[in-house]
Amino acid sequence: MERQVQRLRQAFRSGRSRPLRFRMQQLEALKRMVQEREKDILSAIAADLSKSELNAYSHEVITILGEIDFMLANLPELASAKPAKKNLLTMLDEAYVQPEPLGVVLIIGAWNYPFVLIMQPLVGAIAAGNAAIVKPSELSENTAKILAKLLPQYLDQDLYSVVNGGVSETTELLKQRFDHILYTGNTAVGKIVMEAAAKHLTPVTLELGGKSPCYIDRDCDLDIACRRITWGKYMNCGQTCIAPDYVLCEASLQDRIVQKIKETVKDFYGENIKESPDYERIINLRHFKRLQSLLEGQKIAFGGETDEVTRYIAPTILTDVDPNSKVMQEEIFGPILPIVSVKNVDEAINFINDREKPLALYIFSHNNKLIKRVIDETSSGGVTGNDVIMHFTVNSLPFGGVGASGMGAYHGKYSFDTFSHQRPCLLKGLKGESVNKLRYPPNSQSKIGWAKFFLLKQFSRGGLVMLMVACLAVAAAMIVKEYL
Ligand SMILES: NC(=O)C1=CN([C@@H]2O[C@H](COP(=O)(O)OP(=O)(O)OC[C@H]3O[C@@H](n4cnc5c(N)ncnc54)[C@H](O)[C@@H]3O)[C@@H](O)[C@H]2O)C=CC1
Ligand SMILES: CCCCCC(=O)O
Repeated sequence: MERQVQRLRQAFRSGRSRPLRFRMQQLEALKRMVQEREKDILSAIAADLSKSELNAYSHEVITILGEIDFMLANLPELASAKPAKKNLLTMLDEAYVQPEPLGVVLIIGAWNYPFVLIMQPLVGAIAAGNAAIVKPSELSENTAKILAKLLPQYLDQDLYSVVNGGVSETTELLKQRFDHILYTGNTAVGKIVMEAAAKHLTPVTLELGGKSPCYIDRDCDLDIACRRITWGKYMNCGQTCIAPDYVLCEASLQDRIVQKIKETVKDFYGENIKESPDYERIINLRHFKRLQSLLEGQKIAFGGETDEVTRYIAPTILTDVDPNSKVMQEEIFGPILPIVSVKNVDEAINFINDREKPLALYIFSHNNKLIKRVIDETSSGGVTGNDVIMHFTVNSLPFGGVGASGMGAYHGKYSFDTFSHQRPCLLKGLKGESVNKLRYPPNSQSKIGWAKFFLLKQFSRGGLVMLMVACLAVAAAMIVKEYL
């Protein structure tokens, strides 16, 4: 591992990853890879998640093509130096912020969207001019294999490499020094990553998980709410980090919600859900059994059927759920939707604030003021009002967690910023040495007075001209007075 990281560091030191043209070429190559090898990529994702290739495309590939296109269109601007506002003392100098690459970065992906969760951060790392090691999840082994096969065929092999493996390989990697680590996965491992990074003072972006609440106000379009919740909850068999984890609503709404979700499930997946090409399966037996255990002792209002052989769990709704029951103590990450009743929005806000900050928060209501109030009085990684998941698809919005659900963010410009150092640059002129006497010893009260004037006043260039005109007018008046 050490040699591999050193090799990338030498390649980074060569400066080859920094020129804009090179970065654009690598991003264009990545886009070519996705387009030319789409079939291989789709079948790998499909195999890992028992997913149709159509869903593999719409859940993952389309996101990556969009991200690459964004970067190709915006990279010249993102990578350019940004002029900075100056004070009087530096008004005649050049001040700007220069984004620069961090160096060699590590990207660790999770299994549930195995292509997106490696490729989206990688696009940002390349765009920002870094070298990168990617470590796909071993649980989505087909996607891990295809990434290890394809990336070296399209990208510069000295600057970008794939390390496959599980806990031991990842642990070895985490002993190396990186200039940034972006980790996607569960919170417990997020702490391991952060601890390892701390040894090298490596900054981290942690894309973690959590229980994303979904508050359904009694004054909402319940048909739309239930249709959108059904889509976001049961997509990928519930294995989505920003899926609505549980519903909060007044008890009187519960039965209608169950009925409407039930109808929508039939609408989406047909009479025989098991046969639907749009309904996935649980990733492995460990997660299957974990989810099965969450059903114990619960009131199953809909679904609940399981099949261990195919790791099938039906779209399931639990009602009158006790907030202290197991299903409410851990991130579900599966097709089980508990409904917890609350008296009103105040109680919902308190319920949310009594728990760890979630990755996402959803509110369904006709009352925009109520939505804004819930946003203002709670915290979460991100929010979508009157829908679920969709904030993930807007790459002008930073995507990330807060508190136990993560730190840092990426997507679009935010990926570029995450993998860049914003370097402040000031190029001083050689004129104005007389003014510099203000900062040279010996110090004095009057020097401090002038320093406050020069440093604390923020002038635009126009403001400076006005000031100089005023000074000249005063000087002229003094001269005229002198000789009259
Ligand atoms: N915030 C986000 O964007 C996303 C967050 N997630 C979260 O990820 C979790 C599901 O993913 P996981 O089951 O954790 O995925 P996982 O089992 O694939 O682990 C994620 C990565 O961590 C590595 N890893 C696992 N255990 C490790 C250890 N002990 N030491 C070092 N590395 C280790 C794995 O090799 C893998 O590359 C959920 O909590 C979900 O909410 C999932 C997708 C997106
Ligand atoms: C819709 C795609 C979402 C990918 C990240 C997640 O697991 O939530």
